[in-house]
Amino acid sequence: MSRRMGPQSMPKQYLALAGRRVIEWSLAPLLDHAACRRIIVVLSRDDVHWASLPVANHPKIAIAIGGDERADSVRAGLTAACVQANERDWILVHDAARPCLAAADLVRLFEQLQDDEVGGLLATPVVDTLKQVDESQRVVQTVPRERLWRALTPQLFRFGILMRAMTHCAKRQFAVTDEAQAIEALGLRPQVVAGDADNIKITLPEDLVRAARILDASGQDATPE
Ligand SMILES: Nc1ccn([C@@H]2O[C@H](COP(=O)(O)OP(=O)(O)OP(=O)(O)O)[C@@H](O)[C@H]2O)c(=O)n1
Ligand SMILES: C[C@](O)(CO)[C@H](O)COP(=O)(O)O
Repeated sequence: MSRRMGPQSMPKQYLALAGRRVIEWSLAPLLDHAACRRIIVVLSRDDVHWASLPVANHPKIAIAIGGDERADSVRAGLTAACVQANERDWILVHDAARPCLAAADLVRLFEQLQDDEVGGLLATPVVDTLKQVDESQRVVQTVPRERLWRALTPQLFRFGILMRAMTHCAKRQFAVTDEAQAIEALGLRPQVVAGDADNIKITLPEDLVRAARILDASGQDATPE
């Protein structure tokens, strides 16, 4: 819905960023990695932008139609993947709105989880002092930051476990904001893998400016795939 982006000329994943659209940057590391054999791009049911992108006809990519909430879109993607996926296949879920994923982080995620039975996610440790406040923004307490991490994407899980977890939460109307939370609801414990804090999500308008700076500094090429 992009509520936090405020009014924009188009959905945030299609906004122009450093010579490409946001979603093209988000897809690039997945398209480049040999282990990502098939990519399902989940579109909004009223999407009118995807078909005009150069990447729309990429042979690795198929599309599915998403739902009202992020979790509904993830379930739609999993259902589309179901046709060719085996129970133990790895499934990577990434936000279209995260255009600054470094190839090295993707490699680290695969390497650190390759022998894991559950799977896990890229995340960054909380570095600031944390304050919990009341309704009038007065500090109630300082929350210890040790062992607190910020969840990023991609998140990597076995297909069978992730499908069960997302279905389990949907049936109970338990709204999850990431896949790891659904896995946790099954009583399992996803592994965090340290990722670069530059892997930001385009959530607020100022994030576009920051993403442009990050991509510029990384020297990535904006030539279409
Ligand atoms: N129904 C939805 C809602 C969101 N997303 C995707 O989930 C990712 C993270 O979305 P986020 O920025 O957290 O949420 P939005 O709903 O897009 O924005 P907001 O919460 O500000 O409304 C984005 O790549 C977005 O395209 C999705 O696939 N299906
Ligand atoms: C999955 C996610 O990007 C991890 O940070 C995030 O939870 C997406 O949803 P949100 O609406 O920004 O919480």
